[in-house]
Amino acid sequence: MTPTNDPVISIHGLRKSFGTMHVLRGIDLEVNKSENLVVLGRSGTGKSVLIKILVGLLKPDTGSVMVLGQDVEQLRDKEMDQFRQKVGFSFQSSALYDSMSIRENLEFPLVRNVRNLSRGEINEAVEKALDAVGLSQTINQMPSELSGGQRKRIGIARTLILKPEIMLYDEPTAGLDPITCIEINNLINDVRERLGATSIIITHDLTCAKATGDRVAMLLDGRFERVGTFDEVFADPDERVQQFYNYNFVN
Ligand SMILES: Nc1ncnc2c1ncn2[C@@H]1O[C@H](COP(=O)(O)OP(=O)(O)OP(=O)(O)O)[C@@H](O)[C@H]1O
Repeated sequence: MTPTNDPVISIHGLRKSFGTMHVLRGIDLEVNKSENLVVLGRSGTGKSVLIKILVGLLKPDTGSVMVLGQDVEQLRDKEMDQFRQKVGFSFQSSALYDSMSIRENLEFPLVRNVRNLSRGEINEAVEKALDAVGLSQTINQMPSELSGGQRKRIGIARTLILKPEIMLYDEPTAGLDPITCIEINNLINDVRERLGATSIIITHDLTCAKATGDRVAMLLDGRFERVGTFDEVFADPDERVQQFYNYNFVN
């Protein structure tokens, strides 16, 4: 699926400080429908802060953040609940409930967010989401019985089950072996094909960035100073960009 020229996320002049620490210093960014945008940046540059602002967990100091045509800062309780169903957040830790089976983990967001579903509809949604991540056979297992890569995929399935229009991935390949990383990269691309979803992928992993990103945005000194295709961004001779490349990427 090819991204359209139809921005579903528009950020202008976004600034966020904590006391004297100026984390985001004027972010401008548009992400188009069905686009995979990778956000790169060193630790502590504000990638998670940006994602939290996008989903309304943090408020910007100044600037506008429009997501799916809505001003995130203006959303109130009920609107926020509906908004969060359309914007799926896949946490770095997978955030599965250890005391629940895989089936129960996947049912949880459905039962909480979608009213009046029959048992048959719930079962079908769970089976479809598990099939999408290639883990149908784990349905009756507990999270502790799965590998780190499988837990990540279940975490993604749990986000997918609500059929979000936007997927936010926080370091989806962190701590995984290279083969499992490739599987997760393929899954991120597959989610776009299946749902036509727009994705923001936060990562330090340049193999993941190259495999999934239509565009890459690099956070430097609180701004997206470099935005473009992977090759465009890393063709830049800027020392900070090259340093990021050299320490990360073996190709
Ligand atoms: N609620 C908060 N209160 C105070 N400071 C915060 C808060 N949230 C984030 N920060 C600070 O903002 C900066 C950016 O944090 P953030 O978590 O966004 O970094 P990051 O780019 O996601 O890093 P990493 O790659 O290590 O996850 C850090 O210095 C962090 O300590």
